Amino acid sequence: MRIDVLSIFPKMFAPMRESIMGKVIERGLVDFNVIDFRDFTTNKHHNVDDVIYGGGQGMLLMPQPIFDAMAHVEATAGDRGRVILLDPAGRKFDQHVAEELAQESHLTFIAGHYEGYDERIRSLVTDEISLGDFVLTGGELGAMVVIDATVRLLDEALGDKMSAVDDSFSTGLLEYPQYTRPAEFRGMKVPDVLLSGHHAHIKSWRLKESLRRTYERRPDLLENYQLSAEEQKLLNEIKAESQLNE
Ligand SMILES: C[S@@+](CC[C@H](N)C(=O)[O-])C[C@H]1O[C@@H](n2cnc3c(N)ncnc32)[C@H](O)[C@@H]1O
Repeated sequence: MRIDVLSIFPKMFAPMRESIMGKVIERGLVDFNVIDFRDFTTNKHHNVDDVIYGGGQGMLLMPQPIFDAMAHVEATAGDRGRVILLDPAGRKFDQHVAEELAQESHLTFIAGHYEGYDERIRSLVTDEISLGDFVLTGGELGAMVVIDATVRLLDEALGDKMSAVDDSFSTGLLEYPQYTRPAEFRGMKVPDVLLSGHHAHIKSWRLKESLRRTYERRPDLLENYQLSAEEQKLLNEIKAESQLNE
Protein backbone atom coordinates (compact mmCIF):
# COMPACT_ATOMS: atom_id res chain seq x y z
CA MET A 1 0.00 0.00 0.00
CA ARG A 2 1.16 3.55 -0.71
CA ILE A 3 0.14 6.32 1.73
CA ASP A 4 0.70 10.01 1.06
CA VAL A 5 -0.16 12.72 3.56
CA LEU A 6 -0.39 16.40 2.65
CA SER A 7 0.42 18.44 5.75
CA ILE A 8 2.21 21.64 6.74
CA PHE A 9 3.52 19.93 9.89
CA PRO A 10 5.43 16.89 8.58
CA LYS A 11 7.37 16.52 11.85
CA MET A 12 4.11 15.63 13.61
CA PHE A 13 4.27 12.27 11.83
CA ALA A 14 7.35 11.10 13.78
CA PRO A 15 5.23 8.53 15.72
CA MET A 16 4.50 6.78 12.44
CA ARG A 17 8.14 5.63 12.41
CA GLU A 18 7.68 3.76 15.72
CA SER A 19 6.10 0.48 16.80
CA ILE A 20 4.06 -1.60 14.34
CA MET A 21 3.74 1.22 11.81
CA GLY A 22 7.53 1.79 11.86
CA LYS A 23 8.15 -1.91 11.22
CA VAL A 24 5.56 -2.01 8.46
CA ILE A 25 7.33 0.88 6.69
CA GLU A 26 10.77 -0.65 7.29
CA ARG A 27 9.61 -3.96 5.80
CA GLY A 28 8.27 -2.17 2.74
CA LEU A 29 4.66 -3.21 3.34
CA VAL A 30 3.68 0.47 3.27
CA ASP A 31 5.34 3.22 1.26
CA PHE A 32 4.68 6.20 3.56
CA ASN A 33 5.29 9.78 2.41
CA VAL A 34 4.52 13.10 4.09
CA ILE A 35 4.41 16.01 1.68
CA ASP A 36 4.70 19.54 3.06
CA PHE A 37 2.33 21.48 0.85
CA ARG A 38 4.02 24.71 1.92
CA ASP A 39 6.81 23.59 -0.46
CA PHE A 40 4.33 24.04 -3.33
CA THR A 41 3.33 27.65 -2.60
CA THR A 42 3.86 30.11 -5.44
CA ASN A 43 3.59 33.30 -3.34
CA LYS A 44 6.67 35.19 -2.11
CA HIS A 45 6.12 34.48 1.60
CA HIS A 46 5.16 30.80 1.20
CA ASN A 47 1.78 31.40 2.78
CA VAL A 48 -0.64 28.48 2.72
CA ASP A 49 -3.59 30.39 4.19
CA ASP A 50 -5.54 33.56 3.60
CA VAL A 51 -8.42 35.60 4.99
CA ILE A 52 -12.02 34.43 4.58
CA TYR A 53 -14.21 36.02 1.89
CA GLY A 54 -17.26 37.59 3.46
CA GLY A 55 -15.43 38.16 6.73
CA GLY A 56 -15.04 36.05 9.83
CA GLN A 57 -12.32 35.13 12.25
CA GLY A 58 -9.25 33.10 11.38
CA MET A 59 -7.64 31.98 8.14
CA LEU A 60 -8.40 29.31 5.57
CA LEU A 61 -6.09 26.99 3.65
CA MET A 62 -5.78 28.20 0.05
CA PRO A 63 -6.45 25.86 -2.86
CA GLN A 64 -3.24 26.44 -4.87
CA PRO A 65 -0.62 24.71 -2.63
CA ILE A 66 -2.87 21.71 -2.02
CA PHE A 67 -3.81 21.34 -5.71
CA ASP A 68 -0.12 21.48 -6.70
CA ALA A 69 0.94 19.06 -3.95
CA MET A 70 -1.78 16.69 -5.18
CA ALA A 71 -0.46 16.97 -8.75
CA HIS A 72 2.95 15.99 -7.35
CA VAL A 73 1.45 12.88 -5.71
CA GLU A 74 -0.22 11.97 -8.99
CA ALA A 75 3.00 12.48 -10.95
CA THR A 76 5.08 10.32 -8.60
CA ALA A 77 2.53 7.58 -7.84
CA GLY A 78 0.70 7.45 -11.17
CA ASP A 79 -2.62 8.15 -9.40
CA ARG A 80 -4.02 10.03 -6.41
CA GLY A 81 -5.59 6.94 -4.92
CA ARG A 82 -8.47 7.44 -2.55
CA VAL A 83 -8.21 11.02 -1.33
CA ILE A 84 -9.28 11.50 2.29
CA LEU A 85 -9.96 14.89 3.77
CA LEU A 86 -9.87 15.01 7.57
CA ASP A 87 -12.83 17.16 8.49
CA PRO A 88 -15.35 17.40 11.37
CA ALA A 89 -18.14 17.36 8.75
CA GLY A 90 -17.01 13.97 7.36
CA ARG A 91 -18.29 10.43 7.78
CA LYS A 92 -17.52 9.24 11.29
CA PHE A 93 -14.51 6.94 11.36
CA ASP A 94 -14.99 3.39 12.64
CA GLN A 95 -13.70 -0.14 12.13
CA HIS A 96 -15.84 -0.64 9.02
CA VAL A 97 -14.24 2.40 7.36
CA ALA A 98 -10.79 1.09 8.34
CA GLU A 99 -11.64 -2.30 6.79
CA GLU A 100 -12.78 -0.56 3.61
CA LEU A 101 -9.62 1.56 3.37
CA ALA A 102 -7.39 -1.47 4.01
CA GLN A 103 -8.58 -2.86 0.63
CA GLU A 104 -7.05 0.08 -1.26
CA SER A 105 -3.58 0.21 -2.81
CA HIS A 106 -3.14 3.98 -2.45
CA LEU A 107 -4.49 6.45 0.12
CA THR A 108 -3.81 10.20 0.13
CA PHE A 109 -4.73 12.23 3.22
CA ILE A 110 -5.18 15.98 3.42
CA ALA A 111 -4.68 17.40 6.91
CA GLY A 112 -6.35 20.75 7.49
CA HIS A 113 -5.45 23.59 9.86
CA TYR A 114 -6.62 27.00 11.04
CA GLU A 115 -10.33 27.50 10.21
CA GLY A 116 -10.22 24.67 7.67
CA TYR A 117 -10.21 24.58 3.87
CA ASP A 118 -11.27 26.71 0.96
CA GLU A 119 -14.37 24.81 -0.24
CA ARG A 120 -12.83 24.15 -3.69
CA ILE A 121 -10.29 21.79 -2.11
CA ARG A 122 -13.16 19.34 -1.64
CA SER A 123 -13.24 18.83 -5.43
CA LEU A 124 -10.00 16.80 -5.06
CA VAL A 125 -11.46 14.52 -2.46
CA THR A 126 -13.16 11.10 -2.61
CA ASP A 127 -13.88 10.75 1.14
CA GLU A 128 -14.31 13.10 4.06
CA ILE A 129 -13.61 11.52 7.43
CA SER A 130 -14.26 12.81 10.93
CA LEU A 131 -12.82 11.31 14.09
CA GLY A 132 -15.87 12.34 16.08
CA ASP A 133 -17.97 15.21 17.30
CA PHE A 134 -15.17 17.43 18.56
CA VAL A 135 -12.73 19.85 16.96
CA LEU A 136 -8.99 19.20 16.76
CA THR A 137 -6.45 21.92 15.97
CA GLY A 138 -5.34 20.07 12.84
CA GLY A 139 -5.89 16.98 10.71
CA GLU A 140 -2.53 15.35 11.50
CA LEU A 141 -3.65 13.42 14.59
CA GLY A 142 -6.78 12.35 12.72
CA ALA A 143 -4.75 11.13 9.73
CA MET A 144 -2.47 9.15 12.05
CA VAL A 145 -5.42 7.50 13.79
CA VAL A 146 -7.00 6.50 10.47
CA ILE A 147 -3.67 5.25 9.08
CA ASP A 148 -2.86 3.23 12.21
CA ALA A 149 -6.29 1.54 12.34
CA THR A 150 -6.12 0.79 8.61
CA VAL A 151 -2.54 -0.45 8.34
CA ARG A 152 -2.87 -2.91 11.23
CA LEU A 153 -5.50 -4.72 9.13
CA LEU A 154 -3.07 -5.40 6.28
CA ASP A 155 -1.93 -8.99 5.93
CA GLU A 156 1.38 -9.53 7.74
CA ALA A 157 1.27 -6.13 9.48
CA LEU A 158 0.82 -7.36 13.04
CA GLY A 159 3.33 -10.23 13.21
CA ASP A 160 2.74 -12.95 15.80
CA LYS A 161 2.24 -10.76 18.92
CA MET A 162 -1.15 -9.46 17.82
CA SER A 163 -4.12 -10.46 15.76
CA ALA A 164 -6.95 -8.33 14.44
CA VAL A 165 -9.32 -11.29 13.98
CA ASP A 166 -11.14 -11.10 17.33
CA ASP A 167 -10.63 -7.39 17.95
CA SER A 168 -13.53 -5.32 19.20
CA PHE A 169 -15.76 -4.19 16.31
CA SER A 170 -14.18 -6.65 13.79
CA THR A 171 -16.72 -9.23 14.85
CA GLY A 172 -19.43 -6.62 15.39
CA LEU A 173 -19.10 -7.14 19.17
CA LEU A 174 -16.69 -5.91 21.83
CA GLU A 175 -13.85 -8.26 22.61
CA TYR A 176 -14.19 -10.72 25.52
CA PRO A 177 -12.00 -10.35 28.67
CA GLN A 178 -8.51 -11.83 28.32
CA TYR A 179 -5.83 -12.95 30.78
CA THR A 180 -2.18 -13.94 30.74
CA ARG A 181 0.01 -15.54 33.42
CA PRO A 182 -0.09 -15.86 36.41
CA ALA A 183 -3.32 -17.80 36.96
CA GLU A 184 -3.81 -15.91 40.23
CA PHE A 185 -2.60 -12.36 40.91
CA ARG A 186 -3.25 -10.59 44.23
CA GLY A 187 -6.24 -12.81 44.89
CA MET A 188 -7.73 -12.23 41.42
CA LYS A 189 -8.18 -15.53 39.60
CA VAL A 190 -8.33 -16.34 35.90
CA PRO A 191 -11.72 -18.00 35.18
CA ASP A 192 -11.40 -21.79 35.51
CA VAL A 193 -12.74 -22.44 32.02
CA LEU A 194 -9.74 -20.68 30.45
CA LEU A 195 -7.38 -23.05 32.28
CA SER A 196 -9.44 -26.13 31.40
CA GLY A 197 -7.92 -26.76 27.96
CA HIS A 198 -11.47 -27.54 26.74
CA HIS A 199 -11.59 -25.63 23.44
CA ALA A 200 -15.35 -25.81 22.88
CA HIS A 201 -16.08 -24.53 26.40
CA ILE A 202 -13.52 -21.74 26.03
CA LYS A 203 -15.04 -20.72 22.69
CA SER A 204 -18.54 -20.62 24.16
CA TRP A 205 -17.37 -18.67 27.27
CA ARG A 206 -15.61 -16.11 25.05
CA LEU A 207 -18.67 -15.66 22.89
CA LYS A 208 -20.90 -15.20 25.94
CA GLU A 209 -18.53 -12.70 27.59
CA SER A 210 -18.17 -10.82 24.32
CA LEU A 211 -21.98 -10.56 24.15
CA ARG A 212 -22.18 -9.59 27.82
CA ARG A 213 -19.62 -6.80 27.44
CA THR A 214 -21.40 -5.50 24.35
CA TYR A 215 -24.83 -5.72 26.01
CA GLU A 216 -23.59 -3.90 29.12
CA ARG A 217 -21.36 -1.25 27.52
CA ARG A 218 -22.46 -0.78 23.91
CA PRO A 219 -26.03 -2.09 23.48
CA ASP A 220 -26.28 0.10 20.34
CA LEU A 221 -23.92 -2.35 18.56
CA LEU A 222 -26.41 -5.19 19.09
CA GLU A 223 -29.13 -3.29 17.22
CA ASN A 224 -27.39 -3.94 13.87
CA TYR A 225 -25.99 -7.35 14.75
CA GLN A 226 -27.55 -10.55 13.40
CA LEU A 227 -27.59 -12.95 16.34
CA SER A 228 -27.24 -16.67 15.62
CA ALA A 229 -29.49 -19.06 17.52
CA GLU A 230 -26.63 -19.82 19.92
CA GLU A 231 -25.91 -16.13 20.45
CA GLN A 232 -29.59 -15.41 21.10
CA LYS A 233 -29.64 -18.18 23.73
CA LEU A 234 -26.50 -16.80 25.39
CA LEU A 235 -27.90 -13.27 25.34
CA ASN A 236 -31.11 -14.48 27.00
CA GLU A 237 -28.99 -16.07 29.73
CA ILE A 238 -27.02 -12.84 30.16
CA LYS A 239 -30.24 -10.82 30.51
CA ALA A 240 -31.63 -13.27 33.06
CA GLU A 241 -28.33 -13.17 35.00
CA SER A 242 -28.28 -9.38 35.01
CA GLN A 243 -31.87 -9.29 36.35
CA LEU A 244 -30.86 -11.69 39.14
CA ASN A 245 -27.95 -9.37 40.06
CA GLU A 246 -30.14 -6.25 40.19
C1 LIG B 1 -9.65 23.86 13.87
S1 LIG B 1 -10.14 22.65 12.72
C2 LIG B 1 -11.27 23.52 11.70
C3 LIG B 1 -12.67 23.35 12.15
C4 LIG B 1 -13.68 24.02 11.23
N1 LIG B 1 -13.64 25.44 11.39
C5 LIG B 1 -15.07 23.52 11.57
O1 LIG B 1 -15.74 24.11 12.39
O2 LIG B 1 -15.47 22.48 11.00
C6 LIG B 1 -8.73 22.46 11.68
C7 LIG B 1 -8.58 21.11 11.02
O3 LIG B 1 -8.48 20.10 12.00
C8 LIG B 1 -8.96 18.89 11.46
N2 LIG B 1 -10.02 18.40 12.35
C9 LIG B 1 -10.59 19.06 13.38
N3 LIG B 1 -11.51 18.31 13.99
C10 LIG B 1 -11.56 17.14 13.34
C11 LIG B 1 -12.33 15.96 13.50
N4 LIG B 1 -13.25 15.83 14.43
N5 LIG B 1 -12.09 14.94 12.65
C12 LIG B 1 -11.17 15.04 11.67
N6 LIG B 1 -10.40 16.14 11.48
C13 LIG B 1 -10.60 17.19 12.29
C14 LIG B 1 -9.48 19.18 10.06
O4 LIG B 1 -8.49 18.82 9.13
C15 LIG B 1 -9.71 20.67 10.14
O5 LIG B 1 -9.66 21.28 8.87
